[in-house]
Amino acid sequence: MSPSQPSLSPSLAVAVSPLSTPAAASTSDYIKFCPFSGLKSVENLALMGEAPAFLADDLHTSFSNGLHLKLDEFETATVIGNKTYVIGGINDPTSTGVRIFNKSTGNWVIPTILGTKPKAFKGHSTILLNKERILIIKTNSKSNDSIWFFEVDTQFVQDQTKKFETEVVAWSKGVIGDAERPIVISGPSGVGKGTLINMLMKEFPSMFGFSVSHTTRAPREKEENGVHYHFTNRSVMEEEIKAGKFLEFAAVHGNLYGTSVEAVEVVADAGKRCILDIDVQGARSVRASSLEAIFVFICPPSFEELEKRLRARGTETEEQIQKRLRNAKAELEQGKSSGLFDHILVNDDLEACYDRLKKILGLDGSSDATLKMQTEVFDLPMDFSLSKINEKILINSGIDERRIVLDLFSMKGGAPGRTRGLCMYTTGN
Ligand SMILES: Nc1nc2c(ncn2[C@@H]2O[C@H](COP(=O)(O)OP(=O)(O)O)[C@@H](O)[C@H]2O)c(=O)[nH]1
Ligand SMILES: Nc1ncnc2c1ncn2[C@@H]1O[C@H](COP(=O)(O)OP(=O)(O)O)[C@@H](O)[C@H]1O
Repeated sequence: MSPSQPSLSPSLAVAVSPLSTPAAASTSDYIKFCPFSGLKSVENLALMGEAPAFLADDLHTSFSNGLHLKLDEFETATVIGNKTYVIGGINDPTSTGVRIFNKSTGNWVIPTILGTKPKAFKGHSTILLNKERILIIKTNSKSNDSIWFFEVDTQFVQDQTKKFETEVVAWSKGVIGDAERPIVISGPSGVGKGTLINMLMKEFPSMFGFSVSHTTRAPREKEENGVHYHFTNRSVMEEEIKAGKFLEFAAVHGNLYGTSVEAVEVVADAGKRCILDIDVQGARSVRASSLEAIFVFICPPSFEELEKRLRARGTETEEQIQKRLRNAKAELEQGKSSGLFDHILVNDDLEACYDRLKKILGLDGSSDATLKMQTEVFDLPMDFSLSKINEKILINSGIDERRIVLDLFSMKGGAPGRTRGLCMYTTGN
């Protein structure tokens, strides 16, 4: 450990970042609660972009926003403007609880928490990235489950705050590596979306993962629950939509269809590129989300051919076929003219269309093995301090002289869903 790095127990850390707004942690906060001898001057810390963390001897901490707080052993507090976010649980190292002190009202608020939360902490440390996000690193964890973002003012959180009319915050798990952009495939019923997706999944099994949607329509003969769809009923799905479980949803051909946040997350967690087979309304919602997908619209060579394929598939009743054909006209118009789609492919000859799709996705003959991501998984220590230099977070372990670096340079995405593109590596000291 470098002598200039203060050693501290992260479970006792009060993270106060120089990136906070002026109303938040002031210089005096840093001085007041710095019990370390030999600490760099406040000016130097600010210059280096480091976020000092402090031990308060009796766990009573005061902030320049007027809050005097007795933090529990397993809690951290982060100040952003008028708000202080206390994360962790009273007498419980595994708690992922959150409470917010709002200086303007003088009240504590228990927020609505969206997103998949971390399973449990065995201690954690926080650092403020900017006014939108707090970075949380779990101690004593595996590197592939150690990085979490607590979003407090991202676009998603702002939208949900309006919807819920309460204080809303959202978790987003950090994912090491850069599984490439998800792919949204849309097009009318019977055009060949499922066929093309199956071909991709078969040729590149470790590269692509299918986002399994929820639907209220009845399963077809060969469809399996949890594989092709999560089959559900309308009242359950409506409740889950209200609870914020879905990234997007739409009524299509008289049924509800939707992509749950979890459906996309499981694919990202497996380090795979997510494929979504969704209708045009769903594509529009995803476009407005943080998913940063590539949007592909599949067209039939003619309306007659579409009808022929739909009938030949033999999965729908005549009434359903008629409904799907009626809807196809509107879908084709919207798909071709909306500017929503990055690519429009005509599925005439199947092999030719599949080749064009692969080209769009940058799969020009590379083998699956070479496309697999390589990410080393290692253990994070029990104790560390965090500091920030530009886009890099330094995780300084006082015990094994190791320094772990988290590079946020290529960070993208966020709630709902994962925060991708992170890079984490170890260096000697
Ligand atoms: N918005 C949205 N549309 C979906 C979702 N899952 C499937 N769809 C769309 O719903 C439509 C009907 O799908 P399906 O009943 O499987 O019939 P198919 O189009 O004939 O394969 C298609 O346009 C799908 O792309 C979803 O999660 N969200
Ligand atoms: N290019 C093609 N030429 C002829 N038939 C096709 C082509 N692409 C798909 N099909 C067939 O058309 C039917 C509908 O395809 P499917 O993938 O189920 O469509 P979607 O998922 O878009 O509803 C299937 O029987 C499939 O085998």
